[in-house]
Amino acid sequence: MPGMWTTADHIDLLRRSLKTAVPYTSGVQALRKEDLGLFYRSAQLEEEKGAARYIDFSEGPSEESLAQLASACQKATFGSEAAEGDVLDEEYRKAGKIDVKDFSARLDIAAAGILDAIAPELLVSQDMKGKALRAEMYKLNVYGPGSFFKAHKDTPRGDNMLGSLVVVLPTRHEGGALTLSQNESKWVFDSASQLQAHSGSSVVAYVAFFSDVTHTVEPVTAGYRVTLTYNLFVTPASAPTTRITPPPELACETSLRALLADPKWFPKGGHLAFGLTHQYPMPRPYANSYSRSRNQSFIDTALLKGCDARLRNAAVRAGLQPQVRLMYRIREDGYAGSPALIVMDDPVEIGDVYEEFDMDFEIQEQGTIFKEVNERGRVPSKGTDTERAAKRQKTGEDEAAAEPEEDAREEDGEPVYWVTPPGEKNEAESGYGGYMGNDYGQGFVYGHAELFVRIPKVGEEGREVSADDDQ
Ligand SMILES: O=C(O)CCC(=O)C(=O)O
Ligand SMILES: [Fe+2]
Repeated sequence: MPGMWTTADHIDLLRRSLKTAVPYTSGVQALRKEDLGLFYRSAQLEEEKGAARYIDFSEGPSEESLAQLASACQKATFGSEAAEGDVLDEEYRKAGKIDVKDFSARLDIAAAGILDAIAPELLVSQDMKGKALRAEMYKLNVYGPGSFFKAHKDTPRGDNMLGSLVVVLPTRHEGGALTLSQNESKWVFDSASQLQAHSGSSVVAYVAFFSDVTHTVEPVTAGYRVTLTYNLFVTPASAPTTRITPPPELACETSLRALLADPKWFPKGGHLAFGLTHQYPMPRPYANSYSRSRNQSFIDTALLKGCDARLRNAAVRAGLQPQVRLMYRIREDGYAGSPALIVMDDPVEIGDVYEEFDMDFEIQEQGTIFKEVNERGRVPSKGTDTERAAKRQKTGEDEAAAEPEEDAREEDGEPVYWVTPPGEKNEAESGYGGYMGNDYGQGFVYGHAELFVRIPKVGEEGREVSADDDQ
């Protein structure tokens, strides 16, 4: 335990924990040769309907057989919010596709061990004990020379959709790396070089990632890159699963416990809030098919992804009760009343409301108002947090010293400190180039969510402060 750590250090550790996790897992899986066969039929050539072709990937398929497979493909489309549907635009995505009804792959990713390999990396929430991954085959894609797919997210097809799996079949090709990006980090999965390193043995390369992570297929410069893609869902497991607590999660727990033990930190209680790193499937705002009982939390915490899940697990382990909520800022552009931060347990029910003003009113009616406080849970009596920090730096004072702080006034709303800033308004980004999916989602779009951790006040259950500290 770092004895000299300040409140700011602990808060910083929690903040950084949301930025450092890798949102994907990848590998190379050896298979039996006979499991690398693929039957397909051409969806568009009438005379070929009913007649299937077979291609064997185990011995390095010939250029000719791959070209034949490519010519059996249709042009791949993608989803555009601006167009409110699927569009074909080869400036954005140039690739061939075969729909699941028109091909049959011998590969069984569960039997091959691929699902078992990726599950622990994707099922991070401690509520995932008793949960398993279910993979639903989505498409076969062929990326010939000059093919690519620009930056996009994979459209959520249900609120329990967690990730995407791409299996790259063994063909010689160059280019076509999958790049993933989140916050300021970037990762590359280069299937061409991975397969090259194992040429001569029957293997596939695979990558599984949280599907809200932005990804890009770089142009293929030579050969054919053939992929099977799957959507990954969370389902109940048939047998209980175990999970080892990873060290970064333990570090978050330690910092939370240290903060809770300090009687000067949030003495009157309040909330720590985190703008989550991942985005989550939310019902389309105007989708009238959406119904959910009011007492059910909007996002099942078991469905939290990666670093978000880790943070939530740490809070639970520290004895706290984290909750996923949605944040709305209202009255930003000059309507009566000052801007306010409203938090909801459900997306606002907007019904027939179209005007921004009415929407703000609805949100205020349905939500809880919060008052922002500093990282110690207090309101500085003079100046803002930033001004005070600048002054401290100048005078060399430490954070706990000196200037008077007050507890937040109850009538201003519940005190909240944002450890990481919230996502903007709770809307999916829109516009061509803004929100792009791999197809157009009818029911769900990605939205930002926030994790709220309620801090009990000193003396309340769950808040044992250090005995040797003065108060
Ligand atoms: O082929 C890949 O690596 C990814 C393809 C992709 O992003 C998609 O089909 O949505
Ligand atoms: Fe994708």
